[in-house]
Amino acid sequence: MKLTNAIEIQQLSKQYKTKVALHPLTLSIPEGQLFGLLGVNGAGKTTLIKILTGLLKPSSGTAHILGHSLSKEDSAIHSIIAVSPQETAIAPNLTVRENLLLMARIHGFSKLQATAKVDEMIAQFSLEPFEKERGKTLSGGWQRKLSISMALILEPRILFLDEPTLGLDIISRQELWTMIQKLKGSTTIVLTTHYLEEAVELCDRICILKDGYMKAVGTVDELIDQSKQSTFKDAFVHFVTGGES
Ligand SMILES: Nc1ncnc2c1ncn2[C@@H]1O[C@H](COP(=O)(O)OP(=O)(O)OP(=O)(O)O)[C@@H](O)[C@H]1O
Repeated sequence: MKLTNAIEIQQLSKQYKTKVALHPLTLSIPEGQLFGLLGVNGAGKTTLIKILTGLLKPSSGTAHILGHSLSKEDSAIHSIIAVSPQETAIAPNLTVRENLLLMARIHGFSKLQATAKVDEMIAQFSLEPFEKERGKTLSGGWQRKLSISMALILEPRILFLDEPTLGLDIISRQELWTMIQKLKGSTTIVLTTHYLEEAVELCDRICILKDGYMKAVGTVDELIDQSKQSTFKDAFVHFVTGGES
């Protein structure tokens, strides 16, 4: 594991009119780590991701993405991050290959570079059987895989995955886990999920948020220890129902 921090957050907060969505939060995520954001509805996960990806301005505090200051160096940050949002962002009438090519071309790849990169993505994520299918005819799981592949075309150093397996069946979810696991170590990943088994399966470290407060952060085993519970599910329930770290 590399020692530099991919993300450094200092006293970051967000208030929407009267609603405090994020209380001052300080957190570091080392490069190469797969970091999970967990919490029940309204905990502040999406707000934090939106701030870190430049979609939302924080009310106070600072964050650095691979040393670049958020809000002051947005263009540098945009060239090193990618976001795969909850809603799959694919063109329904284009084929899998065409969706990938479009993404590469939009971002300035030459025809040759784009073809080579798309071939690489199709092979890496086993998209071959579907490469000629239109986006709208793919199953939810394959749409999500395509969406993540499109986010990876630019070789981001940090990838934000907002509930990547929401609504998928267990087989599709496991296929996506395999895809995400292939990225572990080389790409820093920040992932939000409501599925505890997903967090246990994938995450190196997990932050549990509740009502905009960070209640705990650590590995699965550390969180179980901190909570004095015997399973991760019980530890999670402990932290989101009032337990302190
Ligand atoms: N644009 C907004 N205006 C006002 N309040 C908002 C806005 N967006 C979010 N909130 C509130 O901020 C809080 C945190 O919301 P956020 O979407 O970040 O939570 P979340 O953890 O992502 O929830 P979920 O798991 O339901 O997606 C919630 O109480 C939400 O109602």
